[in-house]
Amino acid sequence: MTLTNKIAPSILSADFGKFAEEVKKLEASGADMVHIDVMDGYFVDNLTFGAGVVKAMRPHSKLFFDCHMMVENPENFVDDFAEAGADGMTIHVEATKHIHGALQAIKAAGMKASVVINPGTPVEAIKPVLGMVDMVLVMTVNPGFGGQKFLPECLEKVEDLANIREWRGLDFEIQVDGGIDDRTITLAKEAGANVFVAGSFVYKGDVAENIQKLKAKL
Ligand SMILES: O=C(CO)[C@@H](O)[C@H](O)COP(=O)(O)O
Repeated sequence: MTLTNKIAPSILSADFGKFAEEVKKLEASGADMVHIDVMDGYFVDNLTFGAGVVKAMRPHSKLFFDCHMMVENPENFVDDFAEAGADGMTIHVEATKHIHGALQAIKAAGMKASVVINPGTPVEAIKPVLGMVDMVLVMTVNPGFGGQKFLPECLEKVEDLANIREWRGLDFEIQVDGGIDDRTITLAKEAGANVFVAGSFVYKGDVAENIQKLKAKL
């Protein structure tokens, strides 16, 4: 099985006053998807935006809108995000009592359904749903804020997931998020990840140049 490597810039580090321009710029700069960090101030200690902002960005880009839901009870937002034009929803196993049902609801709404684990959560917590997800996101920082230091200890989970995928003949993608730059991307790739979220590295300086610097490592 060959999975395509993808760079997913996180708009958490973009200018919140110019999202329309920012998503256009990402498309022109060679990004493979837009990573959209949705935070509710409860699941994480930060508050960003909801489906209304996704809807406002939608006409400005054809890129895959990859919504990382850092919210309690993400199942409550499935219809709103589908209607807003989200392409995928990634939900935290730590944020819902009903991970299987919530993933089913995302698929039923026509979106890609993915699951994410925090640095303190073991792979065991998501084993029962690995057969139904499009992607697994392994957080390489604790969620809530951009600009944090990469946690290399999370890479063992990336390796374990890649091995489980092979043994079980599954085809989910493996995404990493947090502290990804032109050095750590290589570590994550070697561990088995193929989708790389990067916020502060992409937005520090020239966006197109920084995306190309990451792509050059893949
Ligand atoms: O989900 C999150 C933070 O919770 C991330 O998507 C960050 O936005 C990534 O930012 P950097 O670590 O690349 O600055």
